[in-house]
Amino acid sequence: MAASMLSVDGLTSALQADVPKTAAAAACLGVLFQQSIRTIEPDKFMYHFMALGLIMNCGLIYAYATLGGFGVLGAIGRASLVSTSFNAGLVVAIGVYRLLFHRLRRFPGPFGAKVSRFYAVSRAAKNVQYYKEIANMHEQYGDFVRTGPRELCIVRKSAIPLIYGPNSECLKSTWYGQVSNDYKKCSIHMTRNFNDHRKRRKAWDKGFSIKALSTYEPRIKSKADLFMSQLLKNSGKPLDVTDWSMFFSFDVMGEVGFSKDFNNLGSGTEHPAIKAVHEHMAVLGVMSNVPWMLNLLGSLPGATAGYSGFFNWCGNEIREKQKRFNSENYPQDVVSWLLKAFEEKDISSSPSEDALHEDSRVMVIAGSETTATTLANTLYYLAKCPSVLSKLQAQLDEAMPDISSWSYEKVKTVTYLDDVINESLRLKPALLTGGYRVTPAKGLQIDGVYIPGDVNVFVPTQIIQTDSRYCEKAADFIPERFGERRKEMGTDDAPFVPFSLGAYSCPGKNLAILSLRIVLSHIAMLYDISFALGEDGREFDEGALDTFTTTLKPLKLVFTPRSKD
Ligand code: HEM
Repeated sequence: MAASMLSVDGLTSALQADVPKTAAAAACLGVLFQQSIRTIEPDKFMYHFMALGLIMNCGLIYAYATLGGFGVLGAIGRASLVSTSFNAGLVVAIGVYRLLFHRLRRFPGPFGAKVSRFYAVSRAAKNVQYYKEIANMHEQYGDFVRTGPRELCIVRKSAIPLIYGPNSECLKSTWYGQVSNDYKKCSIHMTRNFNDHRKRRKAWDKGFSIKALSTYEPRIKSKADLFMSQLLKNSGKPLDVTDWSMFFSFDVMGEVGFSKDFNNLGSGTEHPAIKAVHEHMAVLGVMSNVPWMLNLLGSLPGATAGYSGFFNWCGNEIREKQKRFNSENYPQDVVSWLLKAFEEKDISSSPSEDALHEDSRVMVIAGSETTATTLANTLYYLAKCPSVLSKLQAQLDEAMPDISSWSYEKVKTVTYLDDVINESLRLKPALLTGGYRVTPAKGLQIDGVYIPGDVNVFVPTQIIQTDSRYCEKAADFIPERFGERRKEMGTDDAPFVPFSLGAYSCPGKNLAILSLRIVLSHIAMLYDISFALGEDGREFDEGALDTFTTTLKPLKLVFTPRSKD
């Protein structure tokens, strides 16, 4: 019987079956297909599925036209019937499986989220404020929310070390597949290959070593000086600190990353290559909820045209550097450290030229967006809380009576500055939602709740850092909680992970802190800060967009030179 089905006669009669039989058989095949791909990670095989679909459709049209005896239009019609029925069977089977049989079926969450990742896209697309959507879901469904068919959002302090800590067995999740599934084409941030990541981190860590940072310090100081001269020129006038924070941190990143000048501060405008990146952040923020789709879109010709200026800029800089590379010289910027590993074929090298270019782009985006956001947020709080600014100014004045006595060594002694930065990072972390991980095959036990293996998990950074169960006066800006009130406010036991933890934590943390200390100490020593006329900071406070890194709304502040008498 089976043999006759596989014979030409069998195939011919199958092709000539009536419409209901054909549709039913195709739908059954869809169900079978769902069963057969159930245990793999389908995100990795989207190209294969699409190619297979195309080949099958062409094959069907050909078979219907030749063996089935249909005309061209009839053959196309029959092939469409088969593929529609197949897809219907597949979709229904996926839905039923995800709702009733999936290993996460017992976890609460919105119906749509259980069935499809596109639910997260639709919620993220509402206002590009997915962090608020997550907060709403957490309020409605509790601490363990099924935010995707295979994803859990967990708002428990004890989940942090298990998911992100140095001993965690969790790896980077499907979220990181949005550029490529081939680690040889990915940046360090997007590689999901544990060993590749571990090796590459060594080259990055050299670029952020204490010795390397000491070579960056005077160059960051000179950017801060340029910033101060612009503040002086514009003193008393409203300035958009969202823009100016970005100008500062992009210039720092050009300098420290490439030894190049973006000249945002000098010109008071955004470098065109960077502007294009910003214009596309919202799309990325929304679509990253379906990483495989971003991956597919990225490979369409023209789809990344908006980024081409930025890609070309980074690519040209790398090629220039490659031409001038001299292994005798001590690398002067982070990309030179990566290039050194690459040229010397070190084990820590980016695994291909593509990956090296991806790394250089990550350097600029990851390094500057985050620092800019933290700078603007801190300035917002200093304008909103004049008593904090006065206290900071008093402590800086005590350490350095005037700006000519400024030194980074002295700034480091003013720990209240760090408390102010930390409190900003607690209330408004630069990555509002944070990174996504996948559980090991054996699963995880969190506060007695078993999380099955191979499940995407995350602890939303802002929500956990402002959770009143763990944090006293959680919504208030109280820098002293990181200083003299640390014990009283239980800070050591409260979650605080703006740079994440463990193997995938931020390698640029010390550079970020260095830049923030330098620029904020200058601003606080030289200026009083207030909201501009008509500005109350509410839109800035409420309107931040979750674009993995944060996209801030404008904030108009006035910087008035201090009179110390
Ligand atoms: C206030 C500033 C910063 C904050 C809050 C911050 C935060 C973070 C966080 C939370 C991650 C983990 C992301 C994930 O799990 O997917 C991360 C990763 C990373 N950050 Fe930062 N970052 C900051 C500044 C910087 C700077 C200045 C650089 C340097 C250029 C940098 C480079 C990177 C890189 C390359 C990664 C990927 C690391 C890896 O996957 O191993 N960051 N950052």
